[in-house]
Amino acid sequence: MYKVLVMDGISDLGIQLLNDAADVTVDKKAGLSEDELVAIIADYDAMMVRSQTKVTERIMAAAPKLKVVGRAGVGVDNINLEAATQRGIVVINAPDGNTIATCELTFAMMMAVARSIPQAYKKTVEGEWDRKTFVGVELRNKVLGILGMGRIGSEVARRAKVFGMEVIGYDPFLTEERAEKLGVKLGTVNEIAAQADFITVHTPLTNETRHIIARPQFELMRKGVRIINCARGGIIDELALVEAIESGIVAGAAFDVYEQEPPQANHPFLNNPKIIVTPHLGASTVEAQENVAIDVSEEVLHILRDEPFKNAVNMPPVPATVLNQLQPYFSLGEKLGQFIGQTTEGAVKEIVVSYAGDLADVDTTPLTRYIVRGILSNQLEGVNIVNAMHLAKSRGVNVVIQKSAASKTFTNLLSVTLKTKNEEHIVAGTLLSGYGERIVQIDQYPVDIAPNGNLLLISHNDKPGIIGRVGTLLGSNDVNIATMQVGRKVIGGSAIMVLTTDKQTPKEVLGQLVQLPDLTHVSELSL
Ligand SMILES: NC(=O)C1=CN([C@@H]2O[C@H](COP(=O)(O)OP(=O)(O)OC[C@H]3O[C@@H](n4cnc5c(N)ncnc54)[C@H](O)[C@@H]3O)[C@@H](O)[C@H]2O)C=CC1
Ligand SMILES: O=C(O)CCC(=O)C(=O)O
Repeated sequence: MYKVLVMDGISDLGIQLLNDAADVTVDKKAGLSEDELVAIIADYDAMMVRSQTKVTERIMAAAPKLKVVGRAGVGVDNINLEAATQRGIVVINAPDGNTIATCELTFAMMMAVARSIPQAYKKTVEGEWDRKTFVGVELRNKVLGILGMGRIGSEVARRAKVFGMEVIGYDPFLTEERAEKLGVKLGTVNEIAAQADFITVHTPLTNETRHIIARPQFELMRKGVRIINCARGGIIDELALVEAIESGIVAGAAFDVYEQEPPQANHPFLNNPKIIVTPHLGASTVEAQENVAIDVSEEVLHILRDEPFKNAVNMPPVPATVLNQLQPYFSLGEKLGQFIGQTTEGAVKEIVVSYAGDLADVDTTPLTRYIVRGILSNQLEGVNIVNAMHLAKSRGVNVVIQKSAASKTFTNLLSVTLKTKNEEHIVAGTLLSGYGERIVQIDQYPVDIAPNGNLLLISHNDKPGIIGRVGTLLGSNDVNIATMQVGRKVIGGSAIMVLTTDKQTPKEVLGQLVQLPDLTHVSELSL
């Protein structure tokens, strides 16, 4: 008999399937602390949660029987995926069931902030008949900027078009074809900041999206802009938003999610009359809760019964024979993917992976998954080696594998080429006996870099004095350079400089670097 622990008020209708299963018993609990969970979890084979319960490493360490953690929702940021993977616990989510609920909350928030509905309600029930204060704005003919055009962002765009809004979308995976189908204009974050009357975010919270809307973007905005966040706290810089409201740039904001949940009693949003707040209710509809609970219950049953399942968001075990041959390359492959993913801009159309030397005769399919995961993980939440290829395919990204028996210089060589509509970049790496992982080529430039930590990739014209200027600027901002590599093809032509630094370079300093004479491009990477 399998024991399933159901937390966080997951819908009864949704878990009917589990209740009806002859080989399962279900315990429903809510509001347990980590200590309380640690005390009881050893009995359970499966656990189902929403966003409230944090499934920590400590809980998993106390759960020798636990085979699966089911997240009745999209975001898995409350589950320690690394710990689950290490223990062979499958983590599954329900990515589709709450799309409409969250999209509709976003729209409700947009209309509420356009017409100050909560503020007007409050005054009216307090006995005031105030028809002057609450003059709102219409959505029709306004520009809506959407950051993150996945499931929810696309549904918001569809509805906005019906309301007569002009929509500008930003998403690294939004191709021109798909944007055209949705009737959405493509724009950068800063273009959206400068042009939109309403801005809504629908990305996961990643290193890329944390504070993607912050002070520099608020400074670009039109006076009277309204901001909505029904995705994840931290995508919009909360303090910068409050400042932008105080300075009169932002006319109003509506938030469902916060950098810390629940927000502290003295959180600046809670007593700001221009900010509407809800307690993470995006997925809280009867329909969504039923959908996600049914999806997760089905998957939990499949996993408990050793049947095929979909929607796993962490890594399954790789067969031992394959593992022995490929394991040394997994980390290098993923880092090459992350490198090229972080340095290439625009919607990816094709990934070409070339294996040469020792790798040519091996079944490299699992390794390709690590590379693709590295590329996609910069933009998508929950990418793992199970779903990386599927996600690439579903986003229209073609993955091409090439093999050649010999590598001119190295006994093994992995090359990854990323093609977008306008750009094509290549990075190649090898495992050097005694030296470990090295990046040996970036575009046309031969290099020799250990792919670890914080990297700055700088394209520049090959002229005297540039290295000094870069070093001085970083040094004067307390960014210590650990290693430096320069690469060029011809004297005086275009060149690259790759620096590893002891800490991340602050965004302002990156801005100053780009302004230095003869620097053509600067990217910061974290590997
Ligand atoms: N408030 C709530 O209760 C709920 C919140 N959510 C959150 O909403 C967010 C979106 O959910 P879905 O649309 O289902 O996910 P999705 O995975 O379908 O879409 C996310 C999109 O963000 C894009 N993206 C990633 N990095 C980006 C970047 N740097 N700039 C611009 N776009 C970027 C991805 O390419 C992807 O298309 C997730 O964070 C999810 O956890 C989802 C459901 C309920
Ligand atoms: O389960 C919930 O209510 C939160 C939903 C959510 O944030 C998600 O699905 O990412």
